[in-house]
Amino acid sequence: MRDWNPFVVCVCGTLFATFLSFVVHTFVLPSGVPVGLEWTGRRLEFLGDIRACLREYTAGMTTILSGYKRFSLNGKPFIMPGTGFKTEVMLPPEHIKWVVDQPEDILSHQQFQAEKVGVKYFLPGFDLYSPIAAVEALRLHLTRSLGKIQGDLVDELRHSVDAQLGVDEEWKEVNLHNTINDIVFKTSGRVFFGKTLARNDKFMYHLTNVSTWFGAGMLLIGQLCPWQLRRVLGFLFSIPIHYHRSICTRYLLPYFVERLNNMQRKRQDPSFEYSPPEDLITWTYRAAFDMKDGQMDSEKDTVKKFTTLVAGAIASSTVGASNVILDLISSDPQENYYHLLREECDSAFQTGEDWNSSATLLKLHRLDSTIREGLRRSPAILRGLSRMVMPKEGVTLPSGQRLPQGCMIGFPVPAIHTDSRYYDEPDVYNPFRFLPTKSTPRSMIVTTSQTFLPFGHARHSCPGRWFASHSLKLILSYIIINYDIEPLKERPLNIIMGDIAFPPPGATIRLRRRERRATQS
Ligand code: HEM
Repeated sequence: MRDWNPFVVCVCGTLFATFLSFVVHTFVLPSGVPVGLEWTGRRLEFLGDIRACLREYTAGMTTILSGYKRFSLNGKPFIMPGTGFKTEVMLPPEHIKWVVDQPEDILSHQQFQAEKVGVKYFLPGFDLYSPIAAVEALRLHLTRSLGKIQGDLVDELRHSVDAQLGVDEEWKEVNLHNTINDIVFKTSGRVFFGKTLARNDKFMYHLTNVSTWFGAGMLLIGQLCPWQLRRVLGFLFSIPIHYHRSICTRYLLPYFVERLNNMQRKRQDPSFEYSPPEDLITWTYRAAFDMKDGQMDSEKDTVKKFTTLVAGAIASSTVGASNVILDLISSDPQENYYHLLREECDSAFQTGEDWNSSATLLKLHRLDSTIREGLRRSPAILRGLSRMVMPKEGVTLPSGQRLPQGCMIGFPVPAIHTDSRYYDEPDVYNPFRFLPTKSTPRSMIVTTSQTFLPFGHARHSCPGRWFASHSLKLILSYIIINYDIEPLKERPLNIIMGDIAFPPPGATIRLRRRERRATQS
């Protein structure tokens, strides 16, 4: 056997150990971790930080809920290990007001999203946060026009539900996600991009793929993949997103070009006879004309941003509606919730005019509360109101803890939603818990608060929630009035990956058309 020189072995061993420790500290250990804060989910073991992060791949909600019980209930922040070796400091709910009041240069929403959504890795060059006319259009025009567009929404809703769920009275089994996605796509699509594209199945296929790949990229690149590999894997994800989005652009671009040319001509020459359809394309250009800097994106860039926004909007509403249906049909049949809702919907929608009037939706107190309860129990994003610490010197929390620059902070939404200080019997499904009582005023789906966060809260809260609430109420009313759904013995558990939760894509439901006033209105 060859003799090893002990001195050389010692030197080589020391150099190797130093190199390994450098690699672990530089490339593997979570970054931006504040000192002096306790972790949840970390044990006293070799490479405890890394192993805590690794366990998050299968931990579901256990870690976040136990951290909340141990620390947040005592008003303390804690470190939440993250898949991808990124940690986030979870703050107690008492800090919400302080966080949402901080300006962007102290706690940045934008910088956090760029990292977490991971867009800069899988869509480099796509600036999610340059002024987006389509988002302005949501804020300025869509919400105000809900009454005017309701007739179109209902027309498309009837068309797609009847086609998807059938009008015969046989029981049939359908995949919940695909069915609801189809109905939401067509109903919202009518208002986003008009009837022709809303009924174009190829366009729907490619737009759905944009949201699927975007969502997968957000999850895998933004959250699950170790941050060291993001650039490489991000490039691979950009390929299908570019592909499907460029096909969507081909479908949408002629509408945008026609609309822009005619709307501009009308602005220059008021005698030119042209009245554009009232849809999100028209509102996007109205908002773009009014934007402060006067700079307009090219038609192609406008279409790309529009595509990303509507794909996300359809995906969020699909998840919301699917959760509401799963909760409802898995509830105790003795409680009769489905039939109580049907009673309310039957009485509100008596005539065709009722379907076209937004005043009818204000009568749906039980349904409003049921959707709100679904969002309380199954928020799609588990860590909300997230921000990144910006100042070089860091920031000091109201509790006195100092957080370094680059540190990520947020709030554990499902834990706040099941805190018995804010909700009676929080683990019980009670779809009518938000009905107004003598002592509590009515809280509607769209009302955000420090204890109800599915749409975020304050600045940056979801600007599409009025549209989401309006369209979900119509979709669910139409289904509840016209279909019996077989109850489920057990609620299929949502899938949790990173900080996103969604109903299992394979879940199915059985339903049949009711005999009575099915197509009455
Ligand atoms: C049930 C359905 C929906 C849910 C649960 C939902 C939830 C959310 C959440 C949690 C946020 C992030 C808030 C934050 O960062 O603090 C958000 C942002 C946003 N949502 Fe929704 N959303 C829904 C439907 C929609 C719809 C239908 C639209 C469009 C019509 C829409 C448009 C947007 C936009 C543009 C933003 C970004 C706002 C910003 O960063 O300033 N959402 N949504």
